[in-house]
Amino acid sequence: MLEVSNLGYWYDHQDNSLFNNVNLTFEAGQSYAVIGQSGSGKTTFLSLIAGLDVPREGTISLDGQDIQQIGLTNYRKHDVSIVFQAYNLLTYMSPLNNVLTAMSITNSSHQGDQQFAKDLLGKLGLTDVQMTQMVTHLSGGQQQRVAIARAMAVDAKLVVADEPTGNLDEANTKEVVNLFQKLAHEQQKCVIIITHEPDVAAACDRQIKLSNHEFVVKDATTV
Ligand SMILES: Nc1ncnc2c1ncn2[C@@H]1O[C@H](COP(=O)(O)OP(=O)(O)OP(=O)(O)O)[C@@H](O)[C@H]1O
Repeated sequence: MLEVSNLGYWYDHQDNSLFNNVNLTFEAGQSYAVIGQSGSGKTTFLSLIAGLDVPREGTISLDGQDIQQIGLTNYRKHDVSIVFQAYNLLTYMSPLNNVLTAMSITNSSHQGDQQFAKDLLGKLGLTDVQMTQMVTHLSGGQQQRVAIARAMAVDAKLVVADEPTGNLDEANTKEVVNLFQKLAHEQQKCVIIITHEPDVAAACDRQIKLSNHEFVVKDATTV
């Protein structure tokens, strides 16, 4: 589904590439953990596959089409959903309106369907009262569930997450990881998670380690 070919990237001030000649394939219905030391380039890699930055070398293709040809704005709007460590919810809105807004902005096939959004948030453990309060009244774990609900409510087939459990305790981490697994296995999305946490990485279907400027795939059956 997502094909990374001969990818290379460096920042202007850097003498060496963060990585180059990277070739990876990511499939729908699978979850991937990207691990590696701090500063190795994980977030940079995520920003490239999320269409937030452009490669110095190589291409990133979705279903055979270069994402630059799709247009990065289009790609970000329709094809990729991003979950951040800091949730990045619209804090002046309720969880329900966060989900409805995401559906509206992306022209989701469920656009305007309040009941669909409510059912989704309910399934993720939010009560009717919590759904309509300001998101800032929720705990970190609950806010991250709202961020995941947004990813579930839109049609984007690719979900990328940067340290999504970084602010969560053990119980919420487990719950959130389960939700990402459901996104991959039940909704057939391609889920790519950057994480420092070994338990989170181990729970994903595949692990990809960025080390010494190279991506090494564990269990390399499909990537
Ligand atoms: N916008 C930027 N401009 C210049 N250099 C950057 C920028 N963003 C990151 N870097 C540098 O690129 C390298 C890789 O950073 P990146 O954030 O991708 O690593 P990371 O593996 O995600 O790190 P961490 O695990 O600590 O979040 C680091 O040396 C960092 O200082």
